[in-house]
Amino acid sequence: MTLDLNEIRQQITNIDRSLLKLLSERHRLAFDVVRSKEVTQKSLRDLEREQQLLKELIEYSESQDYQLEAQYITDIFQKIIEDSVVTQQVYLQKKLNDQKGKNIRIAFLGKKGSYSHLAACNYAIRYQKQLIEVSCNSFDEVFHKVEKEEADYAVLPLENTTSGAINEVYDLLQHTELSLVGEIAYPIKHCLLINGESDLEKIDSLYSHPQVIQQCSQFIHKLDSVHIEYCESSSHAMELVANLNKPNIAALGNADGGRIYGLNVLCSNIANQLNNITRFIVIAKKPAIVSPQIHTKTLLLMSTSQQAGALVDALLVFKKHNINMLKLESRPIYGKPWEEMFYLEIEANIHNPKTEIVFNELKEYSNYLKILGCYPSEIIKPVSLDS
Ligand SMILES: O=C(O)C(=O)C[C@]1(C(=O)O)C=C[C@@H](O)C=C1
Repeated sequence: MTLDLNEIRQQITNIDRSLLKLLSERHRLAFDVVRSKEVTQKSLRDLEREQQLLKELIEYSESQDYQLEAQYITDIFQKIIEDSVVTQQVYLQKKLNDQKGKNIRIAFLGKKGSYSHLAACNYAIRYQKQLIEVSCNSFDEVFHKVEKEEADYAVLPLENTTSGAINEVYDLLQHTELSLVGEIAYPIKHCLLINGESDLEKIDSLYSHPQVIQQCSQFIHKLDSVHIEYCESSSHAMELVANLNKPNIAALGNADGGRIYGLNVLCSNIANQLNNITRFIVIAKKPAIVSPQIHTKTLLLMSTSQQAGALVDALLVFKKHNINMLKLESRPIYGKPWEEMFYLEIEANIHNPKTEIVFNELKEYSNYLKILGCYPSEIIKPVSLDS
């Protein structure tokens, strides 16, 4: 006898609601955990506990014959643990830094629906704030809004897993007095968006931001000779396409943004890489204080002398002090042909006295050294079960 699909779906809905209730209870426990850790000053992350928890859950599931794959259990609980860690981090950071009240003004590139806008919304939600949107036409303007105190924060893309570094933002960081205070990893899901009905064969013009065009290059190559129209942002592109209202013109952007402009999705997941993620940075006028209990990153700006091995000597300071370097980028220095400015992202908290010793040593090997900011790592790396 086959069961009625509607009845099965009702059972699924009921189970999903019970799961949600349990997830909410677990989420609330994160606040108890962090309050207890405030007293003991323990690190928020305890990798041994996470490993033990995952191993025990897999063993328990096997002993009960639940028929759930170990990888499935691991994936789900890593996501749950990530929520717990982020909840605890936000709790501590709000206590240390929050002076801005319920509303925060965030400057970002583009209009409503741009990826920067979506990342800004994400940041505001994470910190339980009401977002006041400060929409800008260029990265330069985004920086200026915070410098002129017309915005409390700016959210800017720094790198993407497909197209790499956003050089313009790196260059602007060279000349700013603002500080990096946070980061957000936002999944970028590009779609081909059209007005009303159309099909792919009819599309001969694509509108979007150069970064988006680059990230979808393989999809675009497969189309027959399309004209590319570069726009200030993907949201400008979506708005233009909505106003032009022609069956041969499409925008590349995200589905949520498209909805704002009344556009329909013709093709989804069109980025060269399925795992297309942009790391956004959050900048503010005042540096952030980061709790020593949080996994922290620091971004440094450094130039070295033009002598052989100068950069290697500087980097050896990190090795000597067992500081992990996460990223090394270089950009030209304006007015000094062939000289490079280095951007170093390290796992360190500038409020730790040990870090000060490291920076003092680093100064011996550099011509110029500046701290661009110290911020909680909001990219929570899942614990490995193999170690
Ligand atoms: O048990 C803790 O110390 C927690 O913070 C909770 C929890 C979890 O969600 O299970 C989260 C982070 C830690 O790395 C370990 C476990």
